[in-house]
Amino acid sequence: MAIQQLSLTHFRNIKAADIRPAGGLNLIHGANGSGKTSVLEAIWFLSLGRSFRSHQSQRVIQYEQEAFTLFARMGDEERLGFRRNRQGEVEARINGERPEKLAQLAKLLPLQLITPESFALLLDGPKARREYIDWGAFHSDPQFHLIWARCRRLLKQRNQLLRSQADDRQIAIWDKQLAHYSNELTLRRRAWVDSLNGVLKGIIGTFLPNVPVRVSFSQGWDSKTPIEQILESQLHRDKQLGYTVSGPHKADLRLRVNNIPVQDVLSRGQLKLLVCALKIAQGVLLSEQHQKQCIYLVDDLASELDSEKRTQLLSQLEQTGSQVFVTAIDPEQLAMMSWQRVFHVEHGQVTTKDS
Ligand SMILES: Nc1ncnc2c1ncn2[C@@H]1O[C@H](COP(=O)(O)OP(=O)(O)OP(=O)(O)O)[C@@H](O)[C@H]1O
Repeated sequence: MAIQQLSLTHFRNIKAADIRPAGGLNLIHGANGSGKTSVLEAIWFLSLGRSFRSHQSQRVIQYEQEAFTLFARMGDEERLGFRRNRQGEVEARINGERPEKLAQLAKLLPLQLITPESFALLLDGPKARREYIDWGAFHSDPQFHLIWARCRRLLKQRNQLLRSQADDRQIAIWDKQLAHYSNELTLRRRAWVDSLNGVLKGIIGTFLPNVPVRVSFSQGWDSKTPIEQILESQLHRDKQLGYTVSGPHKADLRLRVNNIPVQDVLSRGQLKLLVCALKIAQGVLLSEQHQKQCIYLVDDLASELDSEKRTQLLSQLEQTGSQVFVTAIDPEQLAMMSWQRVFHVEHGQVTTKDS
């Protein structure tokens, strides 16, 4: 579902803005510090109740103001509202009603975010890639969250027992359950990565032709050995360390070219395209499996990419049929696309331009 109206009040340097985005490609341009990213950040806030730039949510409230307010109208009927004040009090609304959980906002407004920092998905440790897999599996499998949460709790309990040097027999009782949920979780993660690979291959082929990127799932322990055996054989070492070394909490998505990790061989531009391919594939899979469209937020699309690659990326985004918000300093760099709607931001003032 697309955002048809978006209002921001006292959000970063935007005192008040009310925009009507198009259902397809939207361009937001303006000088450095004008407030372009803040518009994307506001959409992110409305879905997830937090920023993608700062852990301190009060930082987004406009200086000298008490609170910020966001509102979005989606499709014909859904209305989402979000307000947060300096004391951290949050008010969320879905069609005028308080949602039971903030996660309901995220379900209505699934987003894919691509920023210059998204490289972290490939450059940092496995945590971000594990979260990437889990986001996909969570949206595609109704059982996933429950199994994921059980596994997490059991691991936490095991680690506590390890630290307190509990009796081996007591730990073995927990290990039985942990092994069961680890296998269930792994099965689901693997199934999701398998479906992802089908979609991803085509997109990578367009963005990076002749670069043989191989994407594989690593479950977090030696795949030839049952997890029960791993937990048992590593118990002594785990006790010494005070935590569980191997298990589903170490799962990863491995991306390699000629068996070398992508971060060691690809250029910055190629890495950016690979991150974009991963995000787009996740969105495409969601719409194929659940007829749910993600909204794509792309901050500073032009950076690191040459003109041909910019065109390819925008065409691929357009082909998803989803709503897309792209920010750019210089709209000329993206003039090859026919934008459905163009917004100009200057000192926090957002105006709609004729496209
Ligand atoms: N809490 C706040 N209150 C008022 N202004 C703020 C607040 N936090 C940040 N700002 C200002 O708001 C602006 C936010 O800009 P934003 O990051 O959205 O710009 P941008 O157009 O994306 O810039 P760039 O092209 O450099 O990335 C900056 O000028 C920043 O100094």
